[in-house]
Amino acid sequence: MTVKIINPLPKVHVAVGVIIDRDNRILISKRHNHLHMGGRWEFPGGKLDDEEDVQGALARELLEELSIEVRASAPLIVVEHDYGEKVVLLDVWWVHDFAGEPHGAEGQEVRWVSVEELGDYQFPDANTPIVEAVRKALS
Ligand SMILES: Nc1nc2c([nH]c(=O)n2[C@H]2C[C@H](O)[C@@H](COP(=O)(O)OP(=O)(O)OP(=O)(O)O)O2)c(=O)[nH]1
Ligand SMILES: [Mg+2]
Repeated sequence: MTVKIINPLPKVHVAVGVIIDRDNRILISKRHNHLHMGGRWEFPGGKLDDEEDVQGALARELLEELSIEVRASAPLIVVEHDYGEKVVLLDVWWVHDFAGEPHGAEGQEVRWVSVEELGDYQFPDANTPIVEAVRKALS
């Protein structure tokens, strides 16, 4: 008898932006306490809506969360991570041009940090390869 184990957890597809300014500072924001991974710092973004593509979700989420309009983006890394209660697929993009002044439009704290300062913040476990890729690209 062959037993095939199928992971019953749905995969959550998330568009994530690593927003970078002219001085190579990166924008991070703090997740509200009531959310999954609450209290940790993140790169802004969120789940794709039905029938939305990654670029569309990235633009929508950064407008909703930070009130900026994405002008230019480029792929950085794709990370799949199993949290046990859910599996996330983080589709991570550099955002190197945008219109507007980013602020925490949903009441969340946001900060511009240097690549050296990234290590001072606690990110969700899935973010380890993202932070590593950012460090590698900017060092
Ligand atoms: N945006 C973002 N999500 C991350 C990061 N790292 C990480 O594990 N995640 C996880 C946390 C969540 O389970 C999921 C993203 O969900 P989200 O809460 O941002 O989604 P959303 O903005 O669409 O929120 P909502 O409207 O459903 O409340 O991905 C990250 O750096 N940025
Ligand atoms: Mg979000």
